[in-house]
Amino acid sequence: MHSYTLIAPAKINLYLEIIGDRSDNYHELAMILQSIDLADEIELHSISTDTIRVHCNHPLVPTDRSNLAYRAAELMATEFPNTFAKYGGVEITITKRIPVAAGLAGGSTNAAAVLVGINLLWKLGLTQSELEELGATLGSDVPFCVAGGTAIATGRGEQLSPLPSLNNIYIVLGKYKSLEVSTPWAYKSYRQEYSDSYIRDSDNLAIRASAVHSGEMVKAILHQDAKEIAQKLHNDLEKVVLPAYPQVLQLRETFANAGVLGTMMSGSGPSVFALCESQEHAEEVKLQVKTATKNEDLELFVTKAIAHGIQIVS
Ligand SMILES: C[C@](O)(CO)[C@H](O)COP(=O)(O)OP(=O)(O)OC[C@H]1O[C@@H](n2ccc(N)nc2=O)[C@H](O)[C@@H]1O
Ligand SMILES: Nc1ncnc2c1ncn2[C@@H]1O[C@H](COP(=O)(O)OP(=O)(O)OP(=O)(O)O)[C@@H](O)[C@H]1O
Repeated sequence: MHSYTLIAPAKINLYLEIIGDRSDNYHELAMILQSIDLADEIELHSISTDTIRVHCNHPLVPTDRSNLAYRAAELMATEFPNTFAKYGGVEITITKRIPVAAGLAGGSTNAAAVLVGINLLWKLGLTQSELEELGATLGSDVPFCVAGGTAIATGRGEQLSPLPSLNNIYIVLGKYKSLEVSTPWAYKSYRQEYSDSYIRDSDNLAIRASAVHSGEMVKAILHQDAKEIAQKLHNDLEKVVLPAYPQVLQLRETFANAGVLGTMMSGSGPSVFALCESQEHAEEVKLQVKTATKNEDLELFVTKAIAHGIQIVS
């Protein structure tokens, strides 16, 4: 095959706890990540010139080297120079449906799709864990985007332990189109304000402390209980993003007033998601929030938890 089409799902953070500082300037995290059925489509074509080309239908997404999908292809070309020379270049076409700079891992899932797709295109035969390892060099969320489903993520977010898949969890997601939050800014602000609470004694202590809290979310997931999951939602980055972005706080309150099971910002924001009892309930909440906010800038999606990461369509 000289071309592949892949589906690249977004993620939400059901749980995000910042445990402490790391010597590499990242933060030590305890997270629970969940793939959702809001997804981009990625087409990969082999081309005869030894170049990487990116096209995207979204005006805010760069098509040069700063695109994470471009960097994923470049990484494969550098890691496997002989194969790159044999197969020629690659053309990547991204159809964006995931809101950009939203805390939904849009760029990361595109990069993950390119790794999975090039592995097939160039018949490299890499395993999922080898692809995850390559992905970690591109960004902390990329390994999870390769694996997908429901998982605990520790370290800087790249160390994954799969959890049982969540079924029938319906979600409404809201994002103001004109609002973007920078992930480095969010972590830097957190460090400035909260580094006193960082656990520095030892890795063991850090892991034990986080296990207590994230463990309650793991239990809720094992029970497949949407209400219990909703009660255990947690995101430390809300502490810095909500005060700086009052619109995000307001959206969270609008969801809460619409009678959802629970609501939380995803990742570094500004997306806010809400867990609902059923698809019908999620549709009702979407309509209620749309009516209450009357804001054309607000995009609302009804989505659901899914059990997979990158999928090959053809
Ligand atoms: C907010 C989340 O999306 C939650 O899943 C992730 O933690 C961020 O994942 P990502 O966008 O893939 O992040 P990266 O590209 O690896 O890092 C972007 C920046 O975020 C900060 N960062 C990220 C991950 C981490 N564990 N600690 C950090 O401090 C660093 O300043 C880094 O320079
Ligand atoms: N393939 C891509 N898709 C979207 N944005 C990209 C891509 N490549 C690079 N970018 C740039 O990365 C920035 C962050 O976009 P992205 O949608 O990945 O954020 P995010 O969902 O907040 O990521 P994360 O949740 O992993 O922190 C954007 O401002 C955009 O310019």
